[in-house]
Amino acid sequence: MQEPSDQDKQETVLVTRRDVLKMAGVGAIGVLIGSAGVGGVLAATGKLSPSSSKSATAPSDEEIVPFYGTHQAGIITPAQDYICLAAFDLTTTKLSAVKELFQKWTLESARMSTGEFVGTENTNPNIPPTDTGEAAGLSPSRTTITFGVGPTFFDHRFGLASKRPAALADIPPFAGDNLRPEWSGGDICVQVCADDMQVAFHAIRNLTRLARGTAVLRWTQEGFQRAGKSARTKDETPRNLLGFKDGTVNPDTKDANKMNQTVWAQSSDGAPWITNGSYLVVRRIRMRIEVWDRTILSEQEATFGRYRDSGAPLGAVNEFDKLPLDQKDSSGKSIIPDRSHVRLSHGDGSEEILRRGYSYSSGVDHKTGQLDAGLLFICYQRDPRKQFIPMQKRLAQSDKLNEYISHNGSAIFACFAGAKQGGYIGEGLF
Ligand SMILES: C=CC1=C(C)c2cc3[nH]c(cc4nc(cc5[nH]c(cc1n2)c(C)c5CCC(=O)O)C(CCC(=O)O)=C4C)c(C)c3C=C
Ligand SMILES: [Fe+2]
Repeated sequence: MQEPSDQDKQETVLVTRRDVLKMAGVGAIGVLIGSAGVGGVLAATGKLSPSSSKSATAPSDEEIVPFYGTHQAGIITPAQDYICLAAFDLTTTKLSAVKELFQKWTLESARMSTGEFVGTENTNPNIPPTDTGEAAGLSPSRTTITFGVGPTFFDHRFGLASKRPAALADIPPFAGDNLRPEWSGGDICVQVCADDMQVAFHAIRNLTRLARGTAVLRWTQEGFQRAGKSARTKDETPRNLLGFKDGTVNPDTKDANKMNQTVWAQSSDGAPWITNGSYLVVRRIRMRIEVWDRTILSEQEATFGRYRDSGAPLGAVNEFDKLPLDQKDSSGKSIIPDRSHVRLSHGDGSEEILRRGYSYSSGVDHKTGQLDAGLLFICYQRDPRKQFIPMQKRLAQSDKLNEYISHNGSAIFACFAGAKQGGYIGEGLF
C-alpha cells in the first residue's frame, strides 16, 4: 500500500477538526469525546475506523497527555519542547465569577489537551467563532495546561485569607535581584506546555479570551527547550543558552515516594485544598550572553562545576556521576569550586526541587543593543520555604554564575491538585 504523503496526513487531521465542529451541533460531543477521545470522534464520523484511530493520521496516545487525574498534568510530565507561561490578575471581586472561570477553563483545557476546538460554535456566520482557529489541523502535541494561584489571590477581595497555605510564602528579596513588576507576581498562573508552539499559544490565547470580564493578562513568557525532532537522542539532557547540559540532577519523577516527599503537597501539610498539588516558583533570569561568550572555557566550567562537553562533574567522567564534593587538587583547593553553581545549589543535598525550566529569547534590549535571552527558571516543590528559598539564598550570596545572570522576574503559585472528570480545577478551594 502506498504510504500517505505529509499532505494526506494533514488533510486527515484537518478533517478531524472539521468533524468535531460538525458534531458539536448534535450536542453529544462532550460525552463522546470524554469517553472516546478524538480518535473516537473520527471513528464515529466514519472518517476513521476505530482500529485506525491510533494511526499516524489520528492523535496517538503519545500525543495526548490526560488532563484529568490525581495531580495536574505539566508538573511531573516529561517536559515538552515549548512553554507559554501566563500570569493573570483578576478584575472581578466576585468569588462566584472566579469559580465559573475555573469551571470554564477546566472544560476547555480538557478539550484542548485532546486536540479539540474550544466551545461548540464555530460555523455560525453571525457570531465570532468560539475557537480562534489557529490550531486547526495540528496534533494535540502533548499539551498540558496547569493552573495555580498566587499569594495575592488570598488578599481581602474574596474572603479567602484564612485558606492561604503557609507554604505559599512571599518570595523574599535576594541579593542582586533586579526584579521588574512586568515579569513578576500575578493572582493566577497558567502554564501551557506543548511540542508545538502554535498549539501552546492557541491555548493561552483562548483561555485569555474565556477570562474576558473576569481576569486580564499580567505577563506572559514563552520558552523553548530543544526541537524534539532535532535532538539526536530523545533522552539526552537539553542544553541551556550558556551551552551546558541543564537538568541532569532532578528527583526521579517515576518514584512515587520521592514525588510525595519533594513535589506533592500532603494532607499533613496543613491546607487540605492543596493536597496533591504543588508549589511553582518562577524566575525570569536574563543571561549576559555577550560576557559569557568572551569567557574562557575553563572559567565557564569552574562556574558551573561541570564539564561543558560531557556534562560530567569536574573530577568525574560521566554526566550522571556523583559530585566529588570532597576531592581536592594538589594545592588543596576543591575540584568542584566552593563558589560553583552545582556545589552551592546542591548544598548538603537535603533540599531538592523539580526543575522544569525553558530557555527564552525575547528580542533585543534596545537600551544596550544586547539580547534579552536567558532561562525561564521553573521549579516545583512541596514547600518553597524549605526548598527553593534557602537554595536561592545561598546562590544569591555567592554563586560564580551571578556575574553572568540577572534575575528580573519572580512569582510563586500554589498549583491545585488534579480534577476528576465532571469536576473542576480548584474545586476544593471554592
Ligand atoms: C534556586 C535554584 C536554582 C536557580 C535559580 C538556578 C539557576 C540556574 N541554573 C543554571 C544552570 C545549571 N544548573 C545546574 C544544576 C542545578 N541548579 C539548581 C538550582 C538552581 N539553578 C539545582 C538544584 C541543581 C542541581 C544541583 C545538584 O544537586 O547537583 C546545572 C548542572 C547540571 C544539572 O544538574 O542540571 C546547570 C548547567 C542556570 C544557567 C541558571 C540561571 C540562569
Ligand atoms: Fe541551576
